[in-house]
Amino acid sequence: MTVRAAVAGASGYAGGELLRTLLTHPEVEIGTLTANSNAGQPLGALQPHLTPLAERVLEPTTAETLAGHDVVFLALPHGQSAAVAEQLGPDVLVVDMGADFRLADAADWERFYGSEHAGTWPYGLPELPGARAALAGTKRIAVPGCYPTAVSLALFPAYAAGLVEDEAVIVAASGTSGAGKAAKPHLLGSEVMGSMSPYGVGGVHRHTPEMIQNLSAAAGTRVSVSFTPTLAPMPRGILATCSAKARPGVTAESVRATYEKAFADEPFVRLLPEGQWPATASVYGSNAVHVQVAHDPGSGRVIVISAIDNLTKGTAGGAVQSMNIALGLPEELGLSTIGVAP
Ligand SMILES: NC(=O)C1=CN([C@@H]2O[C@H](COP(=O)(O)OP(=O)(O)OC[C@H]3O[C@@H](n4cnc5c(N)ncnc54)[C@H](OP(=O)(O)O)[C@@H]3O)[C@@H](O)[C@H]2O)C=CC1
Ligand SMILES: CC(=O)N[C@@H](CCC(=O)OP(=O)(O)O)C(=O)O
Repeated sequence: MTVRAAVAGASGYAGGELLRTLLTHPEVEIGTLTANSNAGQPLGALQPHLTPLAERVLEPTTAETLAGHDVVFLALPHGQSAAVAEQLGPDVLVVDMGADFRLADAADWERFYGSEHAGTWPYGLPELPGARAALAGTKRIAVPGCYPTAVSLALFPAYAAGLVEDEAVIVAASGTSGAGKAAKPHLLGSEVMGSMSPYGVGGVHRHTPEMIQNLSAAAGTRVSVSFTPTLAPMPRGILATCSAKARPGVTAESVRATYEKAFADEPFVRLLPEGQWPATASVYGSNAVHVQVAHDPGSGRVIVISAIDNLTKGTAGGAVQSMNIALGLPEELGLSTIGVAP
C-alpha cells in the first residue's frame, strides 16, 4: 500500500519534522507541500536539512493544491485547520497537528483559545486507554499538544490504576522549537541562551484543559491540574516532572509494578531501569518516550518524570504513529526510537 501524503505548513518546524519522518516511511509518497507567506519558495531555502526535497516548490495552502491525496497533514497555526479540513473530502485522512480538534469541551476551547470550537476528532495518543480502537480506520485525527503528550503518558497509568488521587502538579521544561518559527521577542537567542524562565503560569496555559481531559478520562473522575511550563535553552525536547498524592497503601514497588505493566507492550515508551532518569538528549530526534517513577513517602506523593522530543513524539512522530493505525499499517512503520548522541 503506497499512500500519497500532502503537508500543509511544510515551511514550519512541525511540517519540517514531519517531512523528515515521511522521507523514511516505506509506504508514503510525498505529494504537495504548502506554506503561507513562503509559498513560491523552494523547500531547500527554508528546510535545508531536508536535502532530498530541496528543489520542491512550496504551493499556497488551498483545497485545490491539497486535492488528490490519500492523507493530508495540517501543520498550521491554531485556528487555521478547520477551514481547510472542511474542504477536504470525507475519504481523505486528515491529520491535524494543531489544536483545533483536540478538546471535547467547547467551553474549554473558547476559554483557552478565544474562538468558536470547531469540533472534536479521535485523539492521536495511541498509548491512552481506548485510543487505538478510536484511531483504527478513522479519517480524522487530532494530534495532541507536545506538553499533553509528555504529561499524559507520565501520569495516566497512575490515575488509571488508582495509585493517586486529586490534583496533578506538573513543571515541564521545553526547548524553544515548541514555540514555532515565527519570531517572538522572548525567544531571541540573547534572551534564551544560558537562562531558564517560566511562562503561562497560574493555570492559563492552553494545554492545561487538554491534560485535565486526558487524566480525568484515565481516572474516571475529574482530575485538576497545576501546570507550569518553562523555557529551556535547547532547540528540542520536553522534560516533564509530574507528581500526585499517593493513595494509602501505595509503595515504591506497587508504583513500579503498575508502570511496568502499563508500558510492557508499548513500542515507543520505555520505563527506565531503577536509578536511571530521563533526559531530553536521549530521545532527541526519536519517537521514544523515556519514563521513570518514584514514590516519596515523606511527602506522600508519586513522582513521574518523562522526556520526549517535542517535534517527534510531541507532534510529527505522534502524527505518523496515529496515521499508521488509521490506515491499518504496522504502528511503528517509518518511526525510530534511536536518538542522536552526544
Ligand atoms: N513546534 C512544536 O513543537 C509543535 C507544534 N505543534 C503544532 O503544529 C502547528 C505548526 O506549528 P509550528 O510548525 O511550530 O509553527 P511554525 O510557525 O514553525 O510554522 C507554521 C506553518 O504554518 C504556515 N502558516 C502560517 N500562517 C498560515 C495561514 N494563515 N494559513 C496557512 N498556513 C499558514 C507557515 O507558513 P509560512 O512559513 O509560509 O508563513 C508555516 O508553514 C501548530 O498548530 C502547533 O501548535 C504541535 C506540537 C508541537
Ligand atoms: C516552548 C513553547 O512555546 N511551547 C508551546 C507549545 C507548543 C505545542 O506543542 O503546542 P501546540 O501544538 O498546542 O502549539 C507553548 O507553550 O505554547
